[in-house]
Amino acid sequence: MDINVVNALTYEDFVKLFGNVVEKCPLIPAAIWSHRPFKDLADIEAHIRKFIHSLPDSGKEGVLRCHPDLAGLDLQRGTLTRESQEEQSQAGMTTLDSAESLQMYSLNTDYKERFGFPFVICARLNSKADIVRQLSERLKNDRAVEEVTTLCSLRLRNIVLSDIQTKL
Ligand SMILES: NC(=O)N[C@H]1NC(=O)NC1=O
Repeated sequence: MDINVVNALTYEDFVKLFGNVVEKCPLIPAAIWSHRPFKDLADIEAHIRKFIHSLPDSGKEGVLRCHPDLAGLDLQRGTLTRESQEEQSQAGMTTLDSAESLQMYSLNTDYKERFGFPFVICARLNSKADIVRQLSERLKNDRAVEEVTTLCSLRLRNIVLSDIQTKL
């Protein structure tokens, strides 16, 4: 998808196309649309990153709270967004055995109790073992917002670098 096509989108179409590059946060693409024309994909990513980092802590936490747990209730109920479903299945979250499910449930619960928002990690860049290890480690030392921007970059690339504009 050419950057000129992106720059020509109305805000309605821009939000339709990029509305879930940050999970359940269409406000973010709606906000950065006003920075057109974008130079390239990296420029869009930079604006999204800048917007998220400019939020007060409560806003950053809100963005994190829009993310479903990994191997959590939404996955079990089949109510994940398409993007999240793909990411979670790529990391093996859809095929956990009962011991692994229990371990994820327990770690996710501890994490939410400690921080007040869910554990967020880019599932496409991490294996099942990595996720469990990092979830245990980050219970001590958090770097959640950085993961949102990594997730967002991969989702954006999926849309812009493929020519399939099914959302428009
Ligand atoms: N909790 C969490 O990390 N969820 C996200 N991670 C990911 O790759 N997709 C998601 O929905």
